[in-house]
Amino acid sequence: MASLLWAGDAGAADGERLSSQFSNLIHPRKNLLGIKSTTVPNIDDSLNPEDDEDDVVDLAANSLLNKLIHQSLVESSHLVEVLQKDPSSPLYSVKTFEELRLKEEILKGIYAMGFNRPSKIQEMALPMMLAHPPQNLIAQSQSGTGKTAAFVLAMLSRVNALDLFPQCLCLAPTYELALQTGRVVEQMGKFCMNVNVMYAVRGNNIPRGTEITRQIVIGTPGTVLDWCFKRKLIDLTKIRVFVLDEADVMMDTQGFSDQSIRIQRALPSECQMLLFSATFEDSVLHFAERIIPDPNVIKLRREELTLNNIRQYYVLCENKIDKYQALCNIYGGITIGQAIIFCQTRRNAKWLTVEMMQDGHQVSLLSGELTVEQRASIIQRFRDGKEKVLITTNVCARGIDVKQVTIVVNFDLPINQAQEPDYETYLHRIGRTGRFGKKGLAFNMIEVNKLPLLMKIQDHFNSSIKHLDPEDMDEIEKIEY
Ligand SMILES: Nc1ncnc2c1ncn2[C@@H]1O[C@H](COP(=O)(O)OP(=O)(O)OP(=O)(O)O)[C@@H](O)[C@H]1O
Repeated sequence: MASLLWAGDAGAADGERLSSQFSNLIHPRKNLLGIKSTTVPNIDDSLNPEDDEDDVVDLAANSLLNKLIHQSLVESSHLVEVLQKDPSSPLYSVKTFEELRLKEEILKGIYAMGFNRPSKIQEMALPMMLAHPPQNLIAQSQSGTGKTAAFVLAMLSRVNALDLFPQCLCLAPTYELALQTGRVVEQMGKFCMNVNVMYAVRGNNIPRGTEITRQIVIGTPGTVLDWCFKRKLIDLTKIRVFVLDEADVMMDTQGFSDQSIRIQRALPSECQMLLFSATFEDSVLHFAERIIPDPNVIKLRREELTLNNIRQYYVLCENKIDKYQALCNIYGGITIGQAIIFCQTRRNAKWLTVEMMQDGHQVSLLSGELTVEQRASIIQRFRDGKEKVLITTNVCARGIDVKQVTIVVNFDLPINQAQEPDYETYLHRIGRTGRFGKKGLAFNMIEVNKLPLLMKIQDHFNSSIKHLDPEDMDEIEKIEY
């Protein structure tokens, strides 16, 4: 595999959305934590104006974070659901990569990556993706289940290394996500001689009239559109495989759906079209069906979050100092494996981190001002058990699995803009502890005036949240998990 072509200065990016984390990479903001070196990190506890605001969840950043932290497959116990465009045609699934009759060099690449057998979604998706004649596919499964590996395999299988023009086109929502996919092409295509990748992203200023000889182009919709129609760098009529990755994130970005549709319309009818998404709300499905003609549809349900295995408690407190004291008592009373503590604002998260560190706890702080790479590094350290406590805001509430967490603390209740309970966030915060049949514990630190909100949460989920007296050490010690 030859080198990747990257001619531009990403820092010169304008207009098109680069995720905020990428801009952080170019103009690094203050690094809150000395991530690499630290057991007791340096917290900059000076306050920024945004510290009192809720951390905003950025879908593209979360997708990237998921990619960075998923170094192995996320297993699922659910069955794959398949909806065939032609229900009478036989449905193939494979249990080994050999059954797919791949080119030798691709098989070598797969094994060099340490893959022994196809993942659950790959078992069904790969035979469809590699079929002759090519079939179109819409596939949805959560992050980490093997979608990227599957479509990279399809692209590599369909590329002709001797044809020196773009043959596979993959759209991604941001430069960083494009780069992650490019890395998989590079790894899996390690033994594919003379197959190369090119990035169509803002800042990669290829002069008009340049002949692109690389076979796989990965890019963001705006730049790809520009390269195809204005600069005439890519001839869409020669594309054999079109991949639209992260469709849910794409839809979240202004203009990307329309741009993607414009590109898709110019593709030849025999071009294979593949669309992937981690989530499948109705809007995503409608978009997918608009853009992918005659598709097969494959879905792998995600593991459902439940509060059934989780014992929930609440502690009534006057203020945050009181909450902290209660937390210390709980900490002193029960053996805590690993805990995640959620705060509503960065200000509270920072304050709590400093307090706990001063009391000698091994704590790390994950909040919105960190770059995605920094977040990934903190999550990895936490997973490795280097810190026992992770203090975070809502940036970490969705999607990110840390399996060994047994305790979740809501230092602040999740509340929405209307000052009502945010039920979904509550479920996502707490539901992570009781997964895979494990038991979990959740503590809610509640100011007296927030008690009605907690009661609403209890009613909403029809599950009991017990009162706990933080001074009653006997009672605390009885809590086992
Ligand atoms: N068949 C396989 N066997 C073992 N590991 C695999 C297999 N397929 C993929 N992986 C690995 O599992 C992880 C997740 O795979 P992949 O990135 O393809 O998932 P994804 O569904 O595309 O996730 P995301 O939506 O976050 O990109 C990666 O580290 C990848 O190398």
